[in-house]
Amino acid sequence: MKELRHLNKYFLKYKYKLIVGIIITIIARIFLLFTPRYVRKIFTAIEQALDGTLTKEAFRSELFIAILYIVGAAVVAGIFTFLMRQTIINVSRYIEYDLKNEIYQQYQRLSLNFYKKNRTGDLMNRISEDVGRVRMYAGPAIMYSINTITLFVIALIFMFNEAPMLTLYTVIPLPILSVAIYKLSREIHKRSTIVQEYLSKLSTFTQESFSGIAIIKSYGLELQTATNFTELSNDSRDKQLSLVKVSALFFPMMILLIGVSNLMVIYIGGLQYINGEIESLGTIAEFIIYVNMLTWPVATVGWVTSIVQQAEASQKRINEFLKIESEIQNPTQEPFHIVGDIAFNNVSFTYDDTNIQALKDVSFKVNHGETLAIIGKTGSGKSTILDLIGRLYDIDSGTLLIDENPVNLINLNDLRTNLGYVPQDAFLFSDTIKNNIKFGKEDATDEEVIQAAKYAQVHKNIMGFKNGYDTILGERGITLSGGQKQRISIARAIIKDPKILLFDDCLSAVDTETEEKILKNLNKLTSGKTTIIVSHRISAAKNADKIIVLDNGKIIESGTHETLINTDGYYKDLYLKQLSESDAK
Ligand SMILES: Nc1ncnc2c1ncn2[C@@H]1O[C@H](COP(=O)(O)OP(=O)(O)OP(=O)(O)O)[C@@H](O)[C@H]1O
Repeated sequence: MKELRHLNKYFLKYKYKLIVGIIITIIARIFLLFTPRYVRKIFTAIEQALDGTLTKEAFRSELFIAILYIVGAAVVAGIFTFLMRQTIINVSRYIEYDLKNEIYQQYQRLSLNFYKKNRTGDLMNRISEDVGRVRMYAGPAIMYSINTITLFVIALIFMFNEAPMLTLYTVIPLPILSVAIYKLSREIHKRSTIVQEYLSKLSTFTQESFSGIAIIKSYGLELQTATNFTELSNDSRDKQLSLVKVSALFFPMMILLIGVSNLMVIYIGGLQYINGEIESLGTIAEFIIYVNMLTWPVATVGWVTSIVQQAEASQKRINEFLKIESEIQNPTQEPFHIVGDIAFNNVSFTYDDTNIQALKDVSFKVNHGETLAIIGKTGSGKSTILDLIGRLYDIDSGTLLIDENPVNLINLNDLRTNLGYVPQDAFLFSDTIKNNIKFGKEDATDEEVIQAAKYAQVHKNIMGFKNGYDTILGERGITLSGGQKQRISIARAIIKDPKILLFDDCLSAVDTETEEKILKNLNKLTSGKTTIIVSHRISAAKNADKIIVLDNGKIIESGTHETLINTDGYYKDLYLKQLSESDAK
């Protein structure tokens, strides 16, 4: 229960609702227990009518009153049972909602390193399935526990008052039932976890197959994929069947144990009646109803124990994530007004998951209003430089200064709101084109959206779609070409009007003519802003104020386009190669 203590703050938050729920549960059970007592009264009345101690008239009225009580109590118990679910189960839904939000907010706080170390499926599981299991503890487990305790205590008091020996014999099989259900629930849980694993394997497989349907079709892999699917679904079916086998035992076992208890009541009760130890046959009838009433709550003791154990395990997994402190923390609430000077002094950085040293002693400076181009082979560390400026990771050594302040001492929110980052793989949400652009500035007007799209040279493409800026992208909408995605992603950064613009090879899928136009527009737009353009193309770098060339994490050349094409090295070779390629076209 140690891990589940995390939920105490939520129980405290909803304490009044819970207390009302508990009172309602107790009332509901008390009314439910009216029935057996009135059944006994009916039996006693019948006996008295038969031996003549009760007149026909009196018997009728006794019978009528008893039936009225039974019906009335059942109606009241029904209403309170409804209210009991409305209060306690509702509280568990509130707690589920709060916990999901708490986990989601923690996910958002955590750094990229966290996401690299944990699989997306695992993150999703903890926020959905694990929270679901914890909810079962916060709601049904608590409700059934109160239910069982109340029913048991009241029923036992009534029963002991009536016939103490008979009570003892009647309750003997109940703990056996409880233990048996507990064992069965554990087995059911074990098997259903395996079933769940197979279900998620199946859904991952189908999701990947449909996302990659173009590849499957073009390589003629339909048959092979279908065979793989069949194998997986055969395994899944076998696991389902093994689960069904165990869960099918649940009710027969309950019925068997109820039967045994009923037989004991009838046998022992019968003997006691013959010996005159109990006054009326009505007591036997009353006890049979008690046994049937108590069986389900007793069975739930086993079930609830297994729910609590599962919830404890799930909450442990949730707590593991909640306890993690983000490596990237906002160091201050002090506002920081960014101008845009960036300086790297002997910066080195190693990715701790792969141990790859992506940057080694890198030093350069870009003043506000200047444009820096970064050129280099793949894997040379270009994107890493941009990630470090946005503080997605912290540097290992050296200094990274923004306006002469170490980046890790600047207000993180101010830093990031002043950055316009266009990643290498443009990511667009399944939403309208307009909203995708407005992601950079939520309150942007339609005119601003159109202007940004024009600067990014994508306005004409957008107007070519039937629904224009309201065109839905993604799974339910249209699929854009790589170049179109990149340009929408550029428009998103432009509309933000940030102090620092970071373009990570984001014109790679655009033809050189469009690239030229976009760069010209950017020139106009970026006056006064610091711009860093990562590219494999000389055309994107040539107008920059400064160019650095990276190789294997080190700066191997730096200067302007003019100086670099006159110096033997990587830049000049690349320039000559790309020049001859464009001449050949
Ligand atoms: N998130 C990451 N985790 C671990 N290692 C990484 C990560 N990102 C990059 N690396 C490694 O760091 C090195 C530098 O990568 P980086 O992405 O900065 O290169 P790049 O010059 O931008 O390459 P490209 O031109 O292909 O985009 C590479 O060896 C890469 O494998």
